[in-house]
Amino acid sequence: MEKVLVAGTGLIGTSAALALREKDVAVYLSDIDADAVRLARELGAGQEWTGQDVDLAVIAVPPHLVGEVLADLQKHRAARAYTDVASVKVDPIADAQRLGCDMTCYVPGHPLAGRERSGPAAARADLFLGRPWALCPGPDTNVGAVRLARELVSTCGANAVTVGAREHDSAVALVSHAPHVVSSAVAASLMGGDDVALGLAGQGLRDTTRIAAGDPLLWQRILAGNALPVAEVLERIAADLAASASALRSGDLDDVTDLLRRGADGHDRIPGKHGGPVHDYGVVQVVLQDRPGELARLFNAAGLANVNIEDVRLEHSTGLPVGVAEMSVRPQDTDRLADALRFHGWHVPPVPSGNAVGPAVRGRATSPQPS
Ligand SMILES: NC(=O)C1=CN([C@@H]2O[C@H](COP(=O)(O)OP(=O)(O)OC[C@H]3O[C@@H](n4cnc5c(N)ncnc54)[C@H](O)[C@@H]3O)[C@@H](O)[C@H]2O)C=CC1
Ligand SMILES: O=C(O)C(=O)Cc1ccc(O)cc1
Repeated sequence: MEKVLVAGTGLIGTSAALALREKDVAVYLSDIDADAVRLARELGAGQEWTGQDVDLAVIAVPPHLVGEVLADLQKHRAARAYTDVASVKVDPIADAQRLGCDMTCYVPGHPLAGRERSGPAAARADLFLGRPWALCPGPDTNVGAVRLARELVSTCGANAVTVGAREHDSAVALVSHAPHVVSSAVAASLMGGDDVALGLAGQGLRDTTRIAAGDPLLWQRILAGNALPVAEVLERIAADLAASASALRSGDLDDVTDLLRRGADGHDRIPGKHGGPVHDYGVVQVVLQDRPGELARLFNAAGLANVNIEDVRLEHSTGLPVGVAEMSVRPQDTDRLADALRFHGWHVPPVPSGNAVGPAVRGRATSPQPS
């Protein structure tokens, strides 16, 4: 794969282009918005496409436009193979078929990585590192096209997952699209909160609502393209919420307790760092002063103690001069790390023995999210 065209130089297209440029692939850029191409070019994502032939064209436009962009590029015989990155797959494939596209050289795709910001300015070359990237070749797709799509995925540092289009859409309804709506519902409820309430917001609220900041128009297109699978998941979640509200009103908390238990179990099923299985790490908590260099000192102290930090999470309340860093480490390293940090003067709450499974400190390593 020597030459790639990225059609649609927004967040995802420009991120892919930057990753390809890092590996010295020649990248050409096009977008209906000339400013988006200019900015992507200035970021080093490639040069403007003026009709050059390429090996692979990556279509990175909103889902409802994939079919027409594919048809247009194929009309100009722009590439040997084509892929897209849209968050839904069944509808764009149907659009492409309806528009008479050549399906043999089209490999529908979807990187499971993104951000809550749009446009080339938000792009990052490392956006896809270690993330799954779904590929949905059909029965007629030729092997050369699949090989090029897989090369794109690996060059971006992601892991290709081959899956049928319908199965993909049901899966992402569960793990991405319904969660987005739920996040939006929680965030929307904050519109009724006063400044006192919002001033008490903690990290949990930020975690729960981060994705709600995504572009509403793009998400409307994504949800419209996966309406029934998303509706099914939302109905199940709504039933759980309704049962919890009734239980709270009646004072019989069994249903709430059941939901909380199932929630903890469901959370445990989310794969951990690098997409691998969830590990039970020990967690060491440290109270940190909010001042420059504090995290660097902390990591340095862990390094001197020869402890590898598998994951780190910062809890910080608005306006407070201190925060808490939670470091996930191998269970056998927790005591050594805690002792070393205390030696260097940090306040480290006691780490209960066997903390890899203790409820208060049980650690689950999750991939750090792009911020
Ligand atoms: N935002 C996210 O986190 C993720 C988005 N995706 C998918 O990636 C695709 C792109 O999304 P983003 O990069 O976030 O959106 P974006 O809004 O940042 O970029 C989309 C770009 O497509 C351009 N565009 C629109 N119509 C076009 C056309 N006819 N020809 C050429 N360019 C055109 C727009 O001008 C814009 O620059 C969508 O299909 C989305 O479902 C996939 C994974 C994550
Ligand atoms: O921001 C995140 O954590 C995401 O999960 C973003 C995301 C948004 C849309 C997709 O189709 C895939 C990934």
